[in-house]
Amino acid sequence: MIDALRTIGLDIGVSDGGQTITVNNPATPTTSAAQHDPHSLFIANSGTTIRFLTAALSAAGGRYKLHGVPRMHERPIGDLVDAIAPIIDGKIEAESANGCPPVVIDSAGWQAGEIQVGGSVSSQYLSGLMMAAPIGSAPAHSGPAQSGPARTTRIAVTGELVSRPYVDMTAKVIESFGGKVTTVTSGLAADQSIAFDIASSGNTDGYGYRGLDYAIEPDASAASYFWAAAAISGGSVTVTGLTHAAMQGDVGFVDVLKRMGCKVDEDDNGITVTGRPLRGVDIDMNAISDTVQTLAVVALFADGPTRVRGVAHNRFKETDRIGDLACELKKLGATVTEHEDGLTITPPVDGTKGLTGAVLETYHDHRMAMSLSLAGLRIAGVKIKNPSCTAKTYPEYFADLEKLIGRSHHWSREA
Ligand SMILES: O=C(O)C1=C[C@@H](OP(=O)(O)O)[C@@H](O)[C@H](O)C1
Ligand SMILES: C=C(OP(=O)(O)O)C(=O)O
Repeated sequence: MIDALRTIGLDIGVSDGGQTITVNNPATPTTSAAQHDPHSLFIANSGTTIRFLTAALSAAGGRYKLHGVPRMHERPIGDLVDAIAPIIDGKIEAESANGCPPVVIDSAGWQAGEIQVGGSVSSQYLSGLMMAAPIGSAPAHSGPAQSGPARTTRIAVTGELVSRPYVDMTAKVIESFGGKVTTVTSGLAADQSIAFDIASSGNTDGYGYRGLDYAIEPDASAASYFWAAAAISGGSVTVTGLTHAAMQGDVGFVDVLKRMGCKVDEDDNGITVTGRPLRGVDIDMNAISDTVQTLAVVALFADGPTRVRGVAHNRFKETDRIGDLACELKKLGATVTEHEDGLTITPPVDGTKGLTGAVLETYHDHRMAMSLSLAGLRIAGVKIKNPSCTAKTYPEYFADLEKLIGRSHHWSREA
């Protein structure tokens, strides 16, 4: 994301060892519909980046080609492109089969009008459009520091909306930066499940938002691995800085661990999970789908099967997080049944004794590496291939895990 934004001319400072990011709004527009060659933006395999930028850049105007690694070109973005096409002043296209990136944009901004977007594949399409709306509807969307009334943009979701907590988080962040979000649940067309009216406050520094100092919450999806470590090992782990008051839905992972038998204690500083004998659960994880892999590994150590539902969209992530996950869990000795919307993990009849070490593939997926490594807390001989793929969200993951188990950090070259 940072590289892409720098490519289009934004001044971005990174300090405090990556903990502070400063974004300076350019004094003059860096892009325009008149520019000759499109900006070529390499997005690797970050769905969040390509989806948020597709929306924002089409709203800001200019010419762009957003592309990535081969897997990125298999991750659907057609619902987002179809949502933008009717309102773009210009052209937007997804170039790969089945509406996948590269995405080519030639835009002079958005025209007024209601936007309709499908919500069943990813919430990132809706979040991207919501964040882009104040840009697309700013009095002069191609230039900063304009004043005057901004229009309100309605974005309606057709069909199911997955990963809902991320959308609520998007709405809160937009409001923090000066936008206004109104949730609409009545008076919608029959095929619409929800809508959001988005306006900029009018009192902004440019592009529909105002700048401010903003503290980002600790990463609840990353915290899930350490709470799971407690569940698997029978130990006790406190993650500080996260409570149920956080915006992130993934804090709800501790509630799943509680249902499985863990003790969960919360105070103002954080949440402590203490492992106890675990029982399998039947659980809908639509709202917290990034923690499915974590839960699947915990499920190996439970008494009875665990059925995960509501996450058909996990097949479109960094890798197929249902099929590829099932494949790796089977190598450890579990019986795994794939369903269209999730999976059932049945541990061996003789429990942990029936589990076995294995060399596990990670499919360039940080969450596959982080979650599968937890199996090694109870099973000897678990090896994780390409562990450095955790760099996507958590470069120090293995060092922190080793700190937790009291072992000094080293990379093994054998796997
Ligand atoms: O808005 C976001 O930052 C995200 C939304 C979710 O994606 P989906 O809506 O595609 O499930 C989540 O899984 C992803 O890791 C991050
Ligand atoms: C945000 C994630 O991935 P992506 O942006 O590629 O969907 C993730 O897995 O946490």
